[in-house]
Amino acid sequence: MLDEVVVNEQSSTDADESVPCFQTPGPTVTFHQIRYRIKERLGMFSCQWREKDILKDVSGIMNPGMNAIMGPTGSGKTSLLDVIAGRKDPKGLKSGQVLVDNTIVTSDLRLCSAYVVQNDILMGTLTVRENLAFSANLRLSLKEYSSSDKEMRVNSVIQELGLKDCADTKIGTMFLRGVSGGEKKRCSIGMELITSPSLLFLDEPTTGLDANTANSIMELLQNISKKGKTVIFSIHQPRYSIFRQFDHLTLMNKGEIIYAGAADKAIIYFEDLGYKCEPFNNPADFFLDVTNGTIRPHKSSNNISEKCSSSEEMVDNENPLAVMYRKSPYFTKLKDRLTEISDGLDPEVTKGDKIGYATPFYYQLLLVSGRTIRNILRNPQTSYAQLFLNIFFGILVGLIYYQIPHTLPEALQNRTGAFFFLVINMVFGNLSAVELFVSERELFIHENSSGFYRTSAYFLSKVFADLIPNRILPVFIFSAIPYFMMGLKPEVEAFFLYCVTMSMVSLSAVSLAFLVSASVGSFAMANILIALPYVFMMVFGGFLVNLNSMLSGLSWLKWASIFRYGYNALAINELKDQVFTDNLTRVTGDMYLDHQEIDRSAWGFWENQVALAGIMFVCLILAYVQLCRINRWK
Ligand SMILES: Nc1ncnc2c1ncn2[C@@H]1O[C@H](COP(=O)(O)OP(=O)(O)OP(=O)(O)O)[C@@H](O)[C@H]1O
Repeated sequence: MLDEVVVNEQSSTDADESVPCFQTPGPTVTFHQIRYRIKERLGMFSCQWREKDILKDVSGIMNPGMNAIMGPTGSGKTSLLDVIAGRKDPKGLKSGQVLVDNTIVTSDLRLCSAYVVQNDILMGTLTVRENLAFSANLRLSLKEYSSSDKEMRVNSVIQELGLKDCADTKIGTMFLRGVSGGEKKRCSIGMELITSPSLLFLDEPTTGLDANTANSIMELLQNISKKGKTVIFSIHQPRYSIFRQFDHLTLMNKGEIIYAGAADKAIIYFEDLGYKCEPFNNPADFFLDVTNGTIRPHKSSNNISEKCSSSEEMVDNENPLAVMYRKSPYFTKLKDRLTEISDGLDPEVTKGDKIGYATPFYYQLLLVSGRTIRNILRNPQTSYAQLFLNIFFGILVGLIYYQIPHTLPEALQNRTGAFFFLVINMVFGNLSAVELFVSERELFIHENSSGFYRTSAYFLSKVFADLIPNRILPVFIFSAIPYFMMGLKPEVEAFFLYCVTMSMVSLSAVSLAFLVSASVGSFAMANILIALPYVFMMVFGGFLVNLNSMLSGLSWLKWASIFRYGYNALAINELKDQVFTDNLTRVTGDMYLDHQEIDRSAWGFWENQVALAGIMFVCLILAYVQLCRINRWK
């Protein structure tokens, strides 16, 4: 399905409302008096919170071209980028608004703009081409683009980004060496360029790359910007060859702007304030030294301390560089332009178009399921281990309980013991399911927030592509081996009901694992949280302790025990209507079931299946809710 790709060069501006907005030419982005506040807990266990402004009344204009946001670490460059791109939690936005081509945008902008995250988030088992095709298939409208159109688009992005040599190389995972860091970054950029966006955001695109690779990435961005696109990026400390590619520079310090204007005018601005850039110094290093206070202003009538001290109201703790910037002609000009834009806003048309997904639900489901299956096939260790474990335990159980006789006491003891053992294996054999959402959490958050697919499509794709091949098929293998080795009821119906019970036990255990997996962000937490209910359910399974003798306050827990339902169903299926003999005694299976207070009627059997199905559905629904609740904001 992934290969069923991509696209022509036609613009999609005339598409329906679900097509990404702000297509060529690049828009002008303006932001007005952005104040962004976060809440920090005072101590790990403290109930008190402290509020901190990480962006303080920040305003600016970014036109088509290369727009850099620079500043020392912690200065707020990523926060500013994220607020503009609609990636930061809107709850923290205390004032201000972002406009794209004079249209107020909300956080929905993230669904239609291109955002390249700092740590490349790609599917490691897919090749560069497959990743690009995945993006193209999901983010280009089905109505507008045919498969061959999309394929053309993928090829042209590969060509444009210089990815031809590694197009069919896998990205790489922890266990698989893949493309280089620079190629990965190019691929991440390509994932966004595939929609031919006119507005591109990048968070520190050169981080982790060597100087040459960083340079070539920035040249690539410059080429994109030369085509009229608006490229906005945060960057920490670029070398000179990179710096000189910037058209516009926004310098941040402690959440405030200390300079915003043409990049090549910044040195003159700071020299005017009394700072001197050494002849061979890199301007980017010079600006960071100025903001860090490493370089002091020279004594002159123009210098900053004099300007600040002569200014009327310099409040304590105010950043003198930010104060000076607000007094500069750059800021005055900016303010005038922003006022002009605000005055020209028509309140009736200030909200951007409603933004939706480019492809329908069924198509997203198909593509994400296809990718999941491809990922499983290319990374089959877990599936092989699961299969091997099932066969191994199947044979082991078969050998331990080999051809159980019909004579007492073995007949009953071994049968009930085997059932409990089988259920334990079925439940604990699914522990690996807790990794499902944890391992792909970052990828899911990025793709879902970028408008690749709906949460429901992703969730169902996991259910279909993981639950069925990984959790039902191996169960049949595991179930069949010991059934015949143990010599249980030689009836087709009994074998079928036994397999159904084992599958239901497996599915409900996996669903619980899915719920835990969707609720936490780390393997360690997931393992702790899944072990707890499994062990409790085992204790309340009815085999290890007599449930009738328990404290009434605790015995209700038996109603939530997968073990109890699985064990009861297996026991009814096998023991009902069977006769077991000793030299002198004759015991029927029905007598044993009655003694254990297990309802052996037809409904008695099926109510266990219904209960297991209930646990499965409740857990799956809650897992979906948890996926929807995952914090997608940065
Ligand atoms: N969601 C958040 N919760 C708590 N603190 C936050 C949050 N977002 C940002 N901050 C804080 O705001 C400040 C600015 O962060 P930001 O990531 O924007 O800085 P930066 O300039 O991009 O730094 P770096 O170059 O190190 O990435 C930092 O002190 C950071 O800890």
